[in-house]
Parts: sequence; structure tokens; C-alpha cells
Amino acid sequence: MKIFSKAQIYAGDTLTSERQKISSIELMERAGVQIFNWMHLRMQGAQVPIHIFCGIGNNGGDGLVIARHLIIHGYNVKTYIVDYNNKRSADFLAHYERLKGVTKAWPEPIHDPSDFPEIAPEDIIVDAIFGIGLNRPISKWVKDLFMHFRKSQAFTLAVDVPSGLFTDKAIENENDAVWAGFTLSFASPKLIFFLPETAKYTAQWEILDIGLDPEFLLTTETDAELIGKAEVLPNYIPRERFSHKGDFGHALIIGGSYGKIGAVTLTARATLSVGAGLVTTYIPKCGYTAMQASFPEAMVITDSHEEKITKINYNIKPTVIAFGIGAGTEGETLEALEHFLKENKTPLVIDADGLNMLSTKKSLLKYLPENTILTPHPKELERLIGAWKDDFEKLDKVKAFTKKYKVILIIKGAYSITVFNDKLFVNSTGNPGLATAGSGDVLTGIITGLLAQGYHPSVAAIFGTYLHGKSADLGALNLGFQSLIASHVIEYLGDAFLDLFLEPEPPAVEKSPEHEEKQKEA
Ligand SMILES: NC(=O)C1=CN([C@@H]2O[C@H](COP(=O)(O)OP(=O)(O)OC[C@H]3O[C@@H](n4cnc5c(N)ncnc54)[C@H](OP(=O)(O)O)[C@@H]3O)[C@@H](O)[C@H]2O)[C@H](O)CC1
Ligand SMILES: [K+]
Repeated sequence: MKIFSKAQIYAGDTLTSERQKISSIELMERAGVQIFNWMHLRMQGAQVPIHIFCGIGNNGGDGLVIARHLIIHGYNVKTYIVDYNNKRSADFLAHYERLKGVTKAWPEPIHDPSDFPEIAPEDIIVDAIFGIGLNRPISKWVKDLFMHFRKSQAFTLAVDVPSGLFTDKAIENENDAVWAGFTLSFASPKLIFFLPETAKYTAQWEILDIGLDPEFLLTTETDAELIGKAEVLPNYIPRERFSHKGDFGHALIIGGSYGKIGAVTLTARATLSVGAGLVTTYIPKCGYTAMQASFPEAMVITDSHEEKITKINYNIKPTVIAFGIGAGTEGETLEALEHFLKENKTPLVIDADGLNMLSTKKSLLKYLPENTILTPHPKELERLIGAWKDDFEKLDKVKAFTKKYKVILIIKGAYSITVFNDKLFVNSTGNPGLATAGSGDVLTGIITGLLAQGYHPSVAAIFGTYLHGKSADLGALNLGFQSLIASHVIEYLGDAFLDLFLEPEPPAVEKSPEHEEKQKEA
């Protein structure tokens, strides 16, 4: 699913009005009605007090539409105008007039804390104060109103975005935005729903279709995309009946040190479990027996050193190499990496200590083959690109880094983001069960295994991250978050593949009798 920018959303609105010959007032009506429908379906007329706080722009206008429909349907509604600016938008004013047509209880203006209404914990707050139009710091009393919401403990439903969040920069204080229980966002998810510093302001979110122009939606290129099943499925490479293991590549996994052979085992198992034809591990001598005994499918080459990698010498022709898992950062291992990088032309995945070593000697980065995949967690990323002031600067720095070195980088997190060719691919699968030892080693293995089978490196990174999260999601259904460990993620890979081909659940909508008749005729 495309993640549109603020400018694209405004452009889409204008284009939709032109092509569908509807006014922006009617587009706002659509948006508000969608939210009303969402609420009405769940509330079924319940008389819970609903406090609708409207700003003075189009987000506020949406709030007025919601208020009008709730009032018409007999809900217990109180509407307020948060007067942070006297420049009311034309569409806001149009819907203000429409609201006046259905109630004598006109919205109450709020100018300062003395105007704040009492809100009980059982009440509902609709936050339609600021949308994507926020462009400068907010007045103190408006922030106080946000705090008033939080203190009330009432369920807060945000319209489009939680008020106070910017679309392109983080906020300095967590009291400067609304903390929403749910956000109903129009047409496209917003990037801020996926970034660690801004995602926390809404517990859940959902996208509402407001009928924007289909051609605009289809043809507009976005800088970011949310990756779900629909996005990964077209890339799946089916297996031919007469294929053999040579068709699916030979992966070489280089890593391990005394006490960290298990990490390489996890990576190698994941590589093979995702479909690579052959896997060889290159580990220090001390790991030989453990590897052979615990993972008989893998072949093993050992370094001359007992406890660490000191020289990378092998006489096989791997299709793809993963480097770094559990390797440590000792001087001799770094030297081995340097020699290896200067010679190597085989596609690469670099993880963990491999990344740490690159961070200590950045001059090695220029030897990475084009489209090498790097998989840092936040600390490793900071060592690699330096500190950032907020998530947006982090994304800019990663884009610049990937451009400079022509690499693909996965920013690991609750929503892992693959950065490739200036574009962000935001993964939608995964859960907190993945916060467990070795889950990164498994991800490296999955990506390596996909690369070995001939997936383009960008697809291997995006699809691999998706499968990794999906396995964890399916595993967590049986195990819960706490009991899920990295080995389970490998075990559930098969289910993650099968899930790609499961038919989506039919929508929970009753079919009309005519529809049933038509089906019979067909
Ligand atoms: N396709 C869609 O998604 C649709 C979305 N809709 C809704 O429209 C809003 C965006 O509305 P907009 O009017 O552009 O912006 P806001 O409502 O967020 O803000 C209103 C104006 O407030 C001014 N502003 C900005 N920051 C501040 C501040 N800190 N203090 C005071 N005032 C501020 C700013 O105007 P200026 O000219 O003064 O800069 C804003 O424009 C979107 O989020 C959806 O909810 C449509 O209803 C339908 C289509
Ligand atoms: K809002």
C-alpha cells in the first residue's frame, strides 16, 4: 500500500474534486461520513457522551461532519471549536452552517483552559483539532487541552492523525500531541504511524477509503510503501517440478566465535529453511562438532584458529555470502574481513559484528559489491551513520548512506524499513515476540536464502523481512510473545510461505438476495 506524502494528499484531493466534479465540501462530507459509519457500526446508538473537538481548518471540518451525523442519529454529542487561529477554512465554515441546520446546541468555543469541559473516563473524545496541516509550534493552552484529554482517560479517536504530530518532523515533548487509542486516517497510512518516535501516539490505526481518484492512487509514485501480502506475493518464485538443489544456490555463512557458534547455526538453518539449495558455514574450529551435530544439513569449513575467524579461505563457489554473525570484532577478524572484501565479488549480506567492524573501518565500505544488504539494529546503525536528531533525519541519513555506497539497508525495528534507491519499504508483519536472542541471525539467514535462490537483492530484503515477521506472527498465535524464540521463527517459515496463498477471509458483510440469485445464475 502506498504511503502518500502530505503534498501528494493535497494534490490528490484537488485532482479528485476536478475529475469527479465534486466540491471539496463534498469530499469533506465523504471523509466525515466514513468516520461516522465506523463509529455508528460499533456504537449502535449507545448514549455514551461523545466530545468532538474541532480545529478551524479542514481537520476541524471533518469533525463537524461527524458531529452532524451523530446528532442526526440521536447520539449524545457535544461539539467544541478549538479557536487556535481565526483563519477558518472555507470548507470548515460550510460545514459549520450545515451543523447549525440540525441542532440548536451550537459548538462551544474554547480559547483557554477555563473553557475546557469536564470529560469522564467513560466518555469518548473525537480529536479533530489538527490534521496534516500542522506547520508550526502549538500554543501552550492547546497543549494543555491535549493533557486534559490524557488525564481524563477517555477513549480518544483521532481524525486522520493525532493532533500535534507533524508529518515531517518529530515533536520535542510527548505532551505536545494527542495520545489516541485509535486513528482513522484517510486514503493512505501516514509515515508517522511507523516511526518509533511518532508511532506511539496512536495505539491502533485504520485507513478509510474516501474515494480519491483511482488513477491518481494507481499512478502516483510514492517515496514510501507499506509492505503486506499483496506487495510481496507477485515476487514469489514458484518451484519447477524438475528442479534440483543446484538451482537454488549455495550460501556461505561466515561467522561465529567461541561461545557464539549458535548464532551461525540459526542463520544457516534459516537460509536452508527458506529454500536455499545448499549451505556451508565458515566458522572457527571450536564450532565444528557443534555445527555438524546440531545441523546435519549444513557443510562446514573451519578457520585455522580455534576460537575466531582469522582468514577467509574456501574452495567452493558460493552464490551468496553472509558475513558477521557472532564473529566478534577482534583485530585478526577485521583483517580477515578486509582481505575478503578486497577480493570478493559475490553478493553479500552483512550483519551484526560485520557491521560493527565496518563502522570501525569505514574505508572498507567502498569494497561492498553493489546492492549488498546491511541489516543493522538501532545501535549498529548509529555506529554506521552517526547519531540523528530524530527519525526523519535518520531516514535522510540512511538514504544518503545507501546512495553513497550503493547498498540496501534494513533499519530493524517494530516496523522494519528497507531503504533501497531512495525509497522506503515499511514492513507490516512482526510482533514484540521478535525481541529475543537470535531473531536477527534468523533474518540474515532468510534474506541470504532468498538471495541464493535468485531473488533480486531488494526483493530478498523486503520479502525476507516480511516472511520473518509473518513466521513470528504465526508462531506467536500458538506460543505467545514471551515464549517465542528465534528457532521457532525458523520452524514457522513453512506456514509463512503457505499463508501467502491462503484466500483472504470473505468480508463480514451479508449478501443481498439479488446477489445470491446472480451467483446461482452464474
Ligand atoms: N484526502 C484527504 O485526506 C482529505 C483530508 N481532509 C482533512 O483535511 C485535513 C488537512 O486540513 P488543513 O486545513 O490543511 O489543515 P489542518 O486542519 O490540519 O490545520 C488547519 C490550519 O491551521 C493552521 N496551523 C497550522 N499549524 C498551526 C499552529 N501551530 N497554530 C495555529 N494554526 C496552525 C494552518 O493554516 P495556516 O495558513 O495558518 O498555516 C492549517 O492549514 C486532513 O488532515 C484531513 O483531516 C479533508 O477533509 C478531506 C480530504
Ligand atoms: K486530528
